[in-house]
Amino acid sequence: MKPQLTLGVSLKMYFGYQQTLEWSRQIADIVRRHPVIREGQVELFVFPSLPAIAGTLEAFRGTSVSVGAQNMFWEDAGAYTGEVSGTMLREMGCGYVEIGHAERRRYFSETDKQIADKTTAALRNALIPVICIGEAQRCTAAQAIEQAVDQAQQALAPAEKQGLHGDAILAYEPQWAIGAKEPASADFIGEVCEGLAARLAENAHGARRVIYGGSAGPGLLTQLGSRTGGLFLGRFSHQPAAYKAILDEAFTLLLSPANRS
Ligand SMILES: O=C(CO)COP(=O)(O)O
Repeated sequence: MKPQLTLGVSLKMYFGYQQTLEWSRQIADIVRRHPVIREGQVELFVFPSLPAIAGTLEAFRGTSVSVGAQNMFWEDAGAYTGEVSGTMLREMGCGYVEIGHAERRRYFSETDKQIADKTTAALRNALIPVICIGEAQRCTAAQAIEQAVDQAQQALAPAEKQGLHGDAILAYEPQWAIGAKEPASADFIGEVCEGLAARLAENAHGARRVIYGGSAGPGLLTQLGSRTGGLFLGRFSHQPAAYKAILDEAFTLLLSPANRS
């Protein structure tokens, strides 16, 4: 059965090496015991800093948590000092890779073209790209949908032209809600995620899951119900207890009659 809820975490550059491994072991423990896993309808992934990927893969071995990178390069090999290929990530056992986060656009001037090339490289290497999209300034839900559809299509079009039709996750992250005190309102998130999912389903070959990120934490999933495909978590997943609380909410949501019919 296809997952009905996706819960991803990016640790960004917050944790040290040992801290990442310790957090991963604690989360692995929580996941192993959690009843939501038996439902088999949650998709879980974690993006640590690059040097911690091997240890994080080890920590999550035997669990349903996939590990991936926060970024990758668009070529598979060559003279590209400091970069990391999708080929190596795949070889190591990664299943996912984050592409085009707003912080990479802001601090590293990543362009739409580079994001599209990275998306293509991810799909070429059988990695599920988690493509970050979302408006820079507050706007209406209708405007946010238009911008997000445009960004998603730009990222995916070259891959689709090459016949690379693998699954992709669209992480809708309004840039003004990243690193904020609280997320966007549940009404706004629900409207944009639903609108976006409907528009992306129109021409897609592969599955296109839409999840929300931007100061997401415990409580949000319950407010959103099935209006989002899941959450992309940042700071508010740092406490293992908060992560467990979100898994509890996912469990309740998946058992609700609306999801059972
Ligand atoms: O950018 C995010 C996830 O990649 C969200 O981060 P915060 O939840 O810390 O705002």
